[in-house]
Amino acid sequence: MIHIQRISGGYGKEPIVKDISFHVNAGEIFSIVGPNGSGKSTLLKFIYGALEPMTGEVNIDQRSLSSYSQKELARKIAVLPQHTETAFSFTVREVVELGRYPHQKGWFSTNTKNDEDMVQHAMKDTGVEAFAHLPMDMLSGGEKQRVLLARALAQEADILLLDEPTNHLDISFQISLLDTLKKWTLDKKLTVVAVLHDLNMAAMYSDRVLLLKDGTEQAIDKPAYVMEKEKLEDVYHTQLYRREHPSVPSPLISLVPSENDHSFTSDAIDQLSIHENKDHTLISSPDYWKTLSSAVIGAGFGWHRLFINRHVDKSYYAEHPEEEFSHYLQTQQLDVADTAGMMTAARLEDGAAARLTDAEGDVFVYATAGVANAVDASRAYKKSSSPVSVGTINIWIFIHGTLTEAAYAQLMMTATEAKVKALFDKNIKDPDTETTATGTSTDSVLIAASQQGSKYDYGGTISVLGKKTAKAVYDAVCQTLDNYICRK
Ligand SMILES: Nc1ncnc2c1ncn2[C@@H]1O[C@H](COP(=O)(O)OP(=O)(O)OP(=O)(O)O)[C@@H](O)[C@H]1O
Repeated sequence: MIHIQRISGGYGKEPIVKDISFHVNAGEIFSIVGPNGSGKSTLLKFIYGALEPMTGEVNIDQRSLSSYSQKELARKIAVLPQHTETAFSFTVREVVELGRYPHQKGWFSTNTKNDEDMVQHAMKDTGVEAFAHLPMDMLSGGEKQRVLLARALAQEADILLLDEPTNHLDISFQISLLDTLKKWTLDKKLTVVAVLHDLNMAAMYSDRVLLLKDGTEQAIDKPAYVMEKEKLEDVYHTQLYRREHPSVPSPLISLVPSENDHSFTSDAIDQLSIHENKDHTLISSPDYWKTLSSAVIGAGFGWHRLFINRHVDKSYYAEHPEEEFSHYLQTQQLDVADTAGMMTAARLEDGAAARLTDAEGDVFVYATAGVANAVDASRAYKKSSSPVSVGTINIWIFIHGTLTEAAYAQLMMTATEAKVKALFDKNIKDPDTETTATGTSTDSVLIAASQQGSKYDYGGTISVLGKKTAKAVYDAVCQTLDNYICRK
């Protein structure tokens, strides 16, 4: 266990690292992050004894660092410094074997079977086995970094101190290195302290993170607490965006360019153009909208500038509708990556639009409805799950404004509630249960925001934006239902 108590110090009279305290438990990965020159490497040097602090103390396993002999310390701590001079005439295997010296009795003793095994393991885990026989100067920067890491691993120390270990590594080796470290901390109770520049890697792999600025502690906690947008923006003086990782419980930090070349002005909705033909209605925009949708193409969150409501026959069937739809888009010379696409068997000429605009906001809604397959959600459990044809209510909502993710989620509810009320008022029934329908089983909704202009934190039914959206959805769905009913 590492225990750092009120460490201050640096290279001259002025301390670089100021009054830092923390402990790292066995089996923990502890990361140090912070801007260039914030003192990360300096702090690491105090832990492996390359620098003497002015004040404060470093304890390793309840013993002061200064009480360890050099060889004792080398068996306890392995270090991967930021810049390492290697003897370039050495082969890869020879460099990795150097890691075994702390375990040998004298400089001229030969490697034991255990030494050989550890060297082999370390080379395998870092993927350098294939060039074991090559001299170091024949390797690329990333390959050299992996050899030096293998040397640190071969040292079989309880504590690994790593200064930017993923430097020079391509993404697959970054992941495999950090996966290996994670595994080793769990299996062998290895303690890892790593200086990392990549905040996302630090967030994904660390148990705790220390955030440094000008040698002082800004935060020290679990990544979810340290990686707060405002905190990081203040430390790094740059605009960031934080969201949650899509598949692991970890924050994800994205950079935001300082020059945003979005072309939208207050007339974002006026810039939309609508083209109809017998197969589809296409709403296109010169710029990208941030979307949240249940569309066939572009579901979830995305950025799109082409919005297509495609008419298909009632008997439409495709084993892989997304693939088939993508192919359709290609035949129409539409870029799949730019497109959010829904399908419907409803008649496009029944489609209706509504727009509500004033000083408080600008919302445009377009909807189509076919309700032959209408469903009462409260009774749906009684129905068979056999696939139904694509009679559907599709709702496209465009909002000029900057929405939070919470607002997107709330607007989904608001839009759904408005749709349900339209079905109620138009007396649309579930044909099986003969009770009021709440939708069809294949309805889709898309919310597109320009992410420019006024900021909307909320989208609930009585929020500024929710009121407009609810009314526009209600009006457009009522109108398209009227068109559908009149034609029948
Ligand atoms: N050997 C040295 N002698 C004098 N000053 C030094 C020395 N090494 C580093 N410094 C200074 O100490 C400060 C902190 O450096 P350190 O290397 O600890 O920062 P860091 O956070 O690791 O930065 P980076 O992200 O750029 O690697 C810097 O201002 C640097 O110029």
